[in-house]
Amino acid sequence: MTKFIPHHKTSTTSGVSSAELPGRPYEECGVFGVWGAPDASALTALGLHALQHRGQEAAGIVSLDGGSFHQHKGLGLVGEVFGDEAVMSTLKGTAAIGHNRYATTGGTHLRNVQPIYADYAFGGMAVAHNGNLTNAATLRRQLVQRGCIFQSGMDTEVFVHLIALSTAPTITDRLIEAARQVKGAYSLLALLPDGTLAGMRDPLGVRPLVLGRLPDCGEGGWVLASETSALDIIGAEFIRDIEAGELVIINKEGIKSLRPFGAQGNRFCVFEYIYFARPDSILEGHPVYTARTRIGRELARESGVAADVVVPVPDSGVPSAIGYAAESGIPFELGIIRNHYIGRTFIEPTDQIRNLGVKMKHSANKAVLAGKRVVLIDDSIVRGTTSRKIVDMVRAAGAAEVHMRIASPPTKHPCYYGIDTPSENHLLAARHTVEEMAELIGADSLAFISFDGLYKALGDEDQREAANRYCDACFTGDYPITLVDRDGHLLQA
Ligand SMILES: O=P(O)(O)OC[C@H]1O[C@H](OP(=O)(O)OP(=O)(O)O)[C@H](O)[C@@H]1O
Ligand SMILES: NC(=O)CC[C@H](N)C(=O)O
Ligand code: SF4
Ligand SMILES: [Mg+2]
Repeated sequence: MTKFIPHHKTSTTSGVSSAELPGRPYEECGVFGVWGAPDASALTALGLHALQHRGQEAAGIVSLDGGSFHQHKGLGLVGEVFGDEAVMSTLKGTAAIGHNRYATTGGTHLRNVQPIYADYAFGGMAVAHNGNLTNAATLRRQLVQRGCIFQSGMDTEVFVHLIALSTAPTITDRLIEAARQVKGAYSLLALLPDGTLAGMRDPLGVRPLVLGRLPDCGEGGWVLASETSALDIIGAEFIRDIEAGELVIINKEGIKSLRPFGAQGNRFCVFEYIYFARPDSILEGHPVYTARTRIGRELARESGVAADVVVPVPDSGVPSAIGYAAESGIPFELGIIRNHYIGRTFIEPTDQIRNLGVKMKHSANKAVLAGKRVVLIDDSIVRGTTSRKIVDMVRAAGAAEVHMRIASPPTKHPCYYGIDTPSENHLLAARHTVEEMAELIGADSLAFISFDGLYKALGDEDQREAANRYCDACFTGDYPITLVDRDGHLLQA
């Protein structure tokens, strides 16, 4: 029987969770796992640090040392939760999984920090999930009726109960049985009592998951991570992407790949390329940086404007601004300076703090902007908070004209697959035309990349074919996975 040794951080939050507020923020989660390496939990903390951009609310690690699981989780950044050597020394073992959380289902409380650890018939088990299940509420109601007692508000916990209730003979079969019942997006890691590290991607591969290997670890050294940037930080070699619908099982017998769902196509999240992923990551064969600079080039070809300087809105507008400047021949300048001691704007839960956040984060570089015709490049407009403030700031710094160019199509629909975008009535593009948006943000002109331009930049000449290979529902409203909880009443009608 496995043992469980918790090392809980005692901090908790009171107050409302960001996920429970009306205009919710816009982030996701990172997962990292390592098998067969000394200092597995230290490697995991480093991997989570490289994935910090994917979620900044909470972090957790569960390690496995022979038959004992060890756990430490807390609210806050990786450095805050795992900065203490005494804590790290408790996380013993040669296998570990970790998670950076930005809530999509279940608020920001200590009880909602991942990985989730639970005991079931075969022993202990830990699960870490990036994504969001679209039938979690429906399944949860059924499970509660069957007597399940939920410990958290997270969709992810449904997985744990489905595994525990399964009567399948092996843990692998139980995982598959659970996966067949859930709908939605998941890149999931599980640490199992027989010493197995499992990694699974949903049948359409909406969220990323990559496989890597550390040198000098004999038969071990296997790494699973949301992005390749987490392999780079620990010196692991990138082996390949885990495929859509693939389940990998890593244990003493080596690595085994299963495809329990058959081939169902691939609908990778196109927003990973536009905004979420780190620019130094390579996902699904495309370097994120190259994708972004190419989008910038397409944007310049599609909606060029006479101007003196191209200015990125830091951080994620930078690579597309480099592409725009190169294609248009207009000089690239850092007209907005980013303060490095503040995180992503959306992390703050109230509109008031969000507004303050943008001011704290960006300031205008007058020397570059005064008297100039400026093209501002950002990756996306969600609520419009950032663009409104930035346009104002650039004008106040003396710019003669301010033109805004956006490296994504207008964001008109919420995401239900693991990105915490606001509901439609908070999305600027859902309620206004491009002309109205230009007026609202105070720009002289505003243009977004077209779908053709976006997919051309990703290497696909045929837009319709490309649209079948990516999820782009937040731009098109074409949701590739059924929204059971949202549309349940319609299905029953
Ligand atoms: O229209 P809004 O509601 O303001 O949201 C859009 C902005 O939010 C994101 O930036 P963020 O500051 O979160 O992170 P970044 O530093 O990675 O660009 C995105 O890059 C846009 O700049
Ligand atoms: N953003 C995510 O991937 C979140 C994972 C999971 N749905 C949670 O709420 O914790
Ligand atoms: S809806 Fe948008 S953010 Fe969500 S998975 Fe699809 S493309 Fe990505
Ligand atoms: Mg930004």
